Amino acid sequence: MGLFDIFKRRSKKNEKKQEKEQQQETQKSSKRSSAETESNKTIGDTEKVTQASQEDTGDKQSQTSKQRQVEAPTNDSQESANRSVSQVDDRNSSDNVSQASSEVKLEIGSNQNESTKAAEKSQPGEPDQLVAKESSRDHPESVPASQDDEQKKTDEKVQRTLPTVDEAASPAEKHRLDDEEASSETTSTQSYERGLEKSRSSFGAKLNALLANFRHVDESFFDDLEDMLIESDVGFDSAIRITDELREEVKLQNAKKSKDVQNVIVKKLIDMYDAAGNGENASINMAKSGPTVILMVGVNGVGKTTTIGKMAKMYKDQGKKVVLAAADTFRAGAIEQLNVWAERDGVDIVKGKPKSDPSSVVFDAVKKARDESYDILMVDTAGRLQNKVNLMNELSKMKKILTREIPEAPHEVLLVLDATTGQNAMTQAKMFKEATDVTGIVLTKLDGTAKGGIVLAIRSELHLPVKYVGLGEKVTDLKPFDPNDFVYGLFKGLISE
Ligand SMILES: Nc1nc2c(ncn2[C@@H]2O[C@H](COP(=O)(O)OP(=O)(O)OP(=O)(O)O)[C@@H](O)[C@H]2O)c(=O)[nH]1
Repeated sequence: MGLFDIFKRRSKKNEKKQEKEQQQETQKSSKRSSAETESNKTIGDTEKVTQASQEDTGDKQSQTSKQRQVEAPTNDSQESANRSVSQVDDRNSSDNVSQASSEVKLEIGSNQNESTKAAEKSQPGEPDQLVAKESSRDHPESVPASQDDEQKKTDEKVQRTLPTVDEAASPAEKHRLDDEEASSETTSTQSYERGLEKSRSSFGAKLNALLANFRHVDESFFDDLEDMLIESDVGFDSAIRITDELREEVKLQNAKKSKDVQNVIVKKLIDMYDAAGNGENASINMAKSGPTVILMVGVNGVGKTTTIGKMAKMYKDQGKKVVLAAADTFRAGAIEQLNVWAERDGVDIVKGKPKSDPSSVVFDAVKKARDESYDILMVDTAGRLQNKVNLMNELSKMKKILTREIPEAPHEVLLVLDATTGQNAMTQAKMFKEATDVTGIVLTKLDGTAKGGIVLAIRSELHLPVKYVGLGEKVTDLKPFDPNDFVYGLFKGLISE
């Protein structure tokens, strides 16, 4: 049986397993919820976002979106315009840690063009999306003169994909969206295939070009292969390791023909993806009893809020009782955005006033989750923290509050990374890992990059499990990470049938 058949079989098996698990979950939850008489209702700040403010936001967004198109530089000039984003000095802090950490840099820009394109691409299944821009959110180069200035700046430039509140709140519209989503639903394997199309065709084209040019498998062949792997974002260390191992393998198998060499390369990469995940727990750590608390962290714009919306829908569909905490109080738009997702998903939300202490929102939310027997609490946090010390303080304050109310909480701290930012995502991951106990990664926008190799870099260099991947903007495009489907999606055309 060829590699292709093995993959097909394994993918089918996985799908059946997932379906079965989902059915069991749904049965469990529906039994429990029928015993509960309490109905889900939205608490906290119940005031609705007004039509006027929406129009205002919409106008601003479409204006800035248009502006972006006019301003959009060419790839080259954009690349040169891409800047490393420095986290600025925490001038108020006098201790050494603070000084050292003030040098921490978050580089988000280098592949910004890919990211921007992916986010701007309007999805046919989501007609209710407004797209605008937020160029500054990934470039917090200086401490804002005041929070108001920063608020204004980011809100004006926000690049957001929002279903509008009214649309999401209207039952008819909600059903229409649901139908659209359901009808566009695909199997996990298909989603991976579709979501990894860019990576696959780019990697395949590069490999084909490399193989077409080679006469002998010599040192220069392996040098070119190493460069190709680095370009695909598998990480520098991984690229060297893979090339070293391939050298041995090609020799061992006495591969001389181009097809044989290709098979050895693909097989080796598949083995490495498998090995990188050994002992990895890719599933969500669910509470044995009481609410499971999931803290979402990550810099702004990576897709935290969207991921929460998608995950909440998934849990809701499993029959779980879900509440969201809008603890990104820094930007008013973030609260609205999460509120829209809550309404659209039909789950509850706890929110505070803009600029209020995020920890107080966390406190209200965890208390509610515990007292009212919720299954899942998902906490959205701000990504706009100036340096590692601030980040550490903010996150540890939230965690302390959570733990006081629910000793095992948070059950997961999921770091959301934008795959289109390539190696800068690795830099962010390292910083967050130092700032808090990250338990897993959600890798978003894989559909928007040709550099799907980042998954290998994360797994083999950071030793963090990738738990979910974002393969598109639709609510059903967030999938539990499946190494098998991933590798299949990445190498499909290269696996001999
Ligand atoms: N193509 C694609 N776009 C995505 C994916 N996940 C998120 N996005 C888009 O990325 C953009 C930013 O997502 P947000 O959820 O607002 O990001 P955030 O991290 O919450 O940002 P802040 O609220 O500023 O901290 C939106 O336009 C999303 O639709 C994905 O998997 N694929």
